[in-house]
Amino acid sequence: MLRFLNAGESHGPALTAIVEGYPSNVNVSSDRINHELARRQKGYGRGGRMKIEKDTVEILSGVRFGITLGTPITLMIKNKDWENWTDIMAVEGQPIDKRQILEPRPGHADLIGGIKYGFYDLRNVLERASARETTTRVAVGALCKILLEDIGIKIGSYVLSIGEKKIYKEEIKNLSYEERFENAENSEVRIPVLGKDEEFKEYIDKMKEEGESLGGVFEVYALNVPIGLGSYSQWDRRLDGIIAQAIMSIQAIKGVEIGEGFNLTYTTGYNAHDEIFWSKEEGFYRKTNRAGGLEGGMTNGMPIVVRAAMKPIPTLMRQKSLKSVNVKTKEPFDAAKERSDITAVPAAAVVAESMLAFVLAREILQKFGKDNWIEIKKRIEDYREYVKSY
Ligand SMILES: Cc1cc2nc3c(=O)[nH]c(=O)nc-3n(C[C@H](O)[C@H](O)[C@H](O)COP(=O)(O)O)c2cc1C
Ligand SMILES: C=C(O[C@@H]1CC(C(=O)O)=C[C@@H](OP(=O)(O)O)[C@H]1O)C(=O)O
Repeated sequence: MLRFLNAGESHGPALTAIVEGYPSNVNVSSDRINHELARRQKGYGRGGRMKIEKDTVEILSGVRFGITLGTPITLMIKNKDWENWTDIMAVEGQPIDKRQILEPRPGHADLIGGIKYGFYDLRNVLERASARETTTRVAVGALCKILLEDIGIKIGSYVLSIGEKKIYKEEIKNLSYEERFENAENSEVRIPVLGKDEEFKEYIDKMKEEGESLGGVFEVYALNVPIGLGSYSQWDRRLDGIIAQAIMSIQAIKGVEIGEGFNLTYTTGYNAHDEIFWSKEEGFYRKTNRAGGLEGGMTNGMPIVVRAAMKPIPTLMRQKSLKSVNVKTKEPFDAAKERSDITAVPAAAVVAESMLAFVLAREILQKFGKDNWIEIKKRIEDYREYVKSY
């Protein structure tokens, strides 16, 4: 089964991932991975750290002359910022007392991680809990996108709202997913319509002045996905559940919807489902996609559409900030004002693309074979023919 583990601290020397179960005979390149890493770093409203890092991947195993070997692929991305943290992040030596973090930030893993793993220096927690880790998720996602694109599956995302600024349904209803994606790629806030960037940016600037932060909503989609990935046969094989978990696992994501999601509750059954049609040319088809491409825990051939809600970034710059308590002295304090993003919704959307790519690549390999991509691809082509003639 395709799987990956990643490792690394936010300010440690490097982040790594080992990908296992990726088939042989796939053309991969670090350029393609770097393209995705650069997309994750963009987005108006990010803080000082993104000015320091310029993420690029080194492929350490599993690839020769640009072709995968079917063996574990190791990916590494160095943290440039590490050079500024070598004494604090040292693997050996004595801790530097004055640099310990004893003040847990609300909205972060700090306090709970400290209690759970038995530390007072909360840096031991925040280094790994940080979303810096998502860099490797995007690198792995890029490998998965290479597979998916080779069989015509396209994954993309765009931002629907940041704080109270939002894109209305009517503004995008006549745009194809490709058009929405193209617009988002040309937008500094990754929104799917042109001409609204300034409005969003001014709002983010205003919140920055106030020392505030923002969350938002983004949509991720996958097009041309074959029918029948996932299964209704067991709870943990239902693909809607698997996708929700994968996207919910991204830091600061607090809600996931598939298709019309919560909106379905405001309508009646007759208006909530996607009627089935058949024609000689197309076979079975739908005119609507309220289910977001998933029925009975399986893909139904329509675009997979997932929406996710990101909470506002917890670290704030405002004077009167969130209250917290020092873990040693038990004195109250106003939470730390550190370097931080104001919003990272555009970046989170790119991470979510990667998680969806990983889940779909894993399902494809599960259904069509695991070893040699040339064989697997052939089986997928045959299956697509079968589905057309069903
Ligand atoms: C791409 C990205 C960037 C983030 N940047 C920051 C940041 O600069 N400052 C911050 O306080 N939280 C940031 N977060 C959010 C925290 O990582 C997250 O809230 C924290 O780890 C707690 O996890 P939870 O919100 O899932 O409970 C970011 C999240 C993502 C996905
Ligand atoms: C480093 C990244 O995001 C970081 C995620 C993050 C957090 O607490 O999650 C906090 C900030 O890091 P730092 O404390 O070093 O300024 C963000 O910049 C990244 O996305 O590559």
